Amino acid sequence: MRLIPLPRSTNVSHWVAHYIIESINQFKPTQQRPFILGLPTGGTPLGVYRLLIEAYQQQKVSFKHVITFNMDEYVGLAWDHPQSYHFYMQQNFFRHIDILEENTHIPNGNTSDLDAECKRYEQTISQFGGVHLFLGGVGSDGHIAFNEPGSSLASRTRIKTLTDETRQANARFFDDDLNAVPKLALTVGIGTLLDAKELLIMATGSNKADAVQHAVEGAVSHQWPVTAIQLHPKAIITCDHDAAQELKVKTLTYYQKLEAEIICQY
Ligand SMILES: N[C@@H]1[C@@H](O)[C@H](O)[C@@H](COP(=O)(O)O)O[C@@H]1O
Repeated sequence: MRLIPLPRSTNVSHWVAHYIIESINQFKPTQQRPFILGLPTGGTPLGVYRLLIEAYQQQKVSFKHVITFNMDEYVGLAWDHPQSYHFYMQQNFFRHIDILEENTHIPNGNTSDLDAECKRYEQTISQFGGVHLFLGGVGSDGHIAFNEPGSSLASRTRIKTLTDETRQANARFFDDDLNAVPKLALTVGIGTLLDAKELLIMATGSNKADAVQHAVEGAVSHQWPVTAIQLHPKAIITCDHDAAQELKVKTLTYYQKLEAEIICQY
């Protein structure tokens, strides 16, 4: 696993955006051979989406032959609800770029058969041959997508009950009204994420410091789902100074030396 510790969250956004653009451009996607990109929501990736939109406007990247799969969606929020992840993705990314609507995938949390929807989602990912690069954030309790502590490390797309901690953390998007935050979500599993050819996790802010410490220095445990990325053959965590503050100085120095070339550019 690579750890790329950068000074500020803006540096993290710039490096991640650059990495995505390079990955797409080097792949040279076509209609027959599209690039498959996994995407998160939340506050952390917003800067990345802004930079990707800018890069598209400057003709540095095109999403015409990119197919996206979002990590998760709340159950029971209408697609036009401002806090649904469908709405988030339209507002913050899709409507500003040249991606084709039929190439964007987000679990449907409004269907009557949620189990069938989860199976269909996994099948669709498989039909495209899997995800090339899955981008993710992390919760303060170490959850990835909506895989809360205790999630099976072999899990696939399914319904999850959200923990109080996650609902409280996300209440900021619902005018701080905890009752308005859905109790259930559909989420890709940890097994789904581990199947991606590359996994790139972003962590910024001091509330992510424990999660980063466990991910980098801790043992693999379902109590800290993000630690599962240690099992992935090509995973990267990039974090800012605040999110790195629980790491040992020795650990941080080790990765700073390994990634010195990138760190001095960002
Ligand atoms: N389901 C999302 C996760 O995918 C995201 O990583 C996490 C952290 O969000 P933020 O980036 O806002 O801290 O929040 C939510 O629970």
